[in-house]
Amino acid sequence: MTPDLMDAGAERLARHEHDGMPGERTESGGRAAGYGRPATPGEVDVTHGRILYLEDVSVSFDGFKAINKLSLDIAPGELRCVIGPNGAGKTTMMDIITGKTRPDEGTVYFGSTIDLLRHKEAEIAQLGIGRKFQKPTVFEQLTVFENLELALKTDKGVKASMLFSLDSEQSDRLAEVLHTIHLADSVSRMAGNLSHGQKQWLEIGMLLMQDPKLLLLDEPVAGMTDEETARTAELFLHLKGKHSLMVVEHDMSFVRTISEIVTVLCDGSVLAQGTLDEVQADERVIEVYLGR
Ligand SMILES: Nc1ncnc2c1ncn2[C@@H]1O[C@H](COP(=O)(O)OP(=O)(O)OP(=O)(O)O)[C@@H](O)[C@H]1O
Repeated sequence: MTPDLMDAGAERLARHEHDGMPGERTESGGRAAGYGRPATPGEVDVTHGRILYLEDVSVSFDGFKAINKLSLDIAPGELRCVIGPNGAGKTTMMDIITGKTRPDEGTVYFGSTIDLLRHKEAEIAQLGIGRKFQKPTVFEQLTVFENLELALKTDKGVKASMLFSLDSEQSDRLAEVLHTIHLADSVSRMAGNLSHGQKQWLEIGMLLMQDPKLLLLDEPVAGMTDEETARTAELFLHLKGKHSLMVVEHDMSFVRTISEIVTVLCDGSVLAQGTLDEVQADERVIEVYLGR
């Protein structure tokens, strides 16, 4: 994070503490939420009001700039929606945050101290950034319970996994996650027999077992029924605050239900940002995306 931004964040934090006014927008439009907690070892330092911060990030593939001086930031506990036309760079942005793609230039920070560009993909997951791809990737031959249990074992070796059993804290977490993802009644069902929406929720539950601080979700409601979509909206609204979420989605009615701030990406950078009403009224957004 640049010194300027850190100073600006610290000033804003001091103002909030003085005014007792949480919920102001960040410079890039994000909603600042509950970030006044001092950092302790092992936690992400969000004392400057950012859980994720990208500045001037660019990446080219064979000379084509898929991400072009992209800057954005997300406040702790925020639920940010990202929309934009096909090829805008949404997936590539998530690839950069999660360490799958290395940018050619730019800054990517998790909190104010963790330089994500210094970490490998697996380390970034362990730092507390969970990613959900569009297609569900649950273990179809295992039960809902076993899938969730397995999510706790991913960083263990084969032998440790075989001897693994849940401690009481993990059992409590599993029960809580089951409830959160609306699958408490399906704990013994094979994942392969779940509906598409339920599989998506199960995969989100597997991420939640790791208690991620930031969740990146790529088109989570694609292919869901209206009822499943509505329940997913409830789920995300339940998760925000405790977790920070970045949701890429084309379904505008879903975005309307869950969004506070919407970022519109186009040609690898931010074209517009604001409430859904604000970006929907923006001529540039209508031209490149909504007016299609
Ligand atoms: N590994 C790669 N090699 C070459 N080009 C790539 C690569 N990854 C992405 N691109 C190109 O970068 C651009 C951005 O792609 P990206 O998948 O990030 O867009 P998107 O906004 O996620 O689109 P969609 O909404 O269709 O998923 C596209 O033109 C894509 O073809």
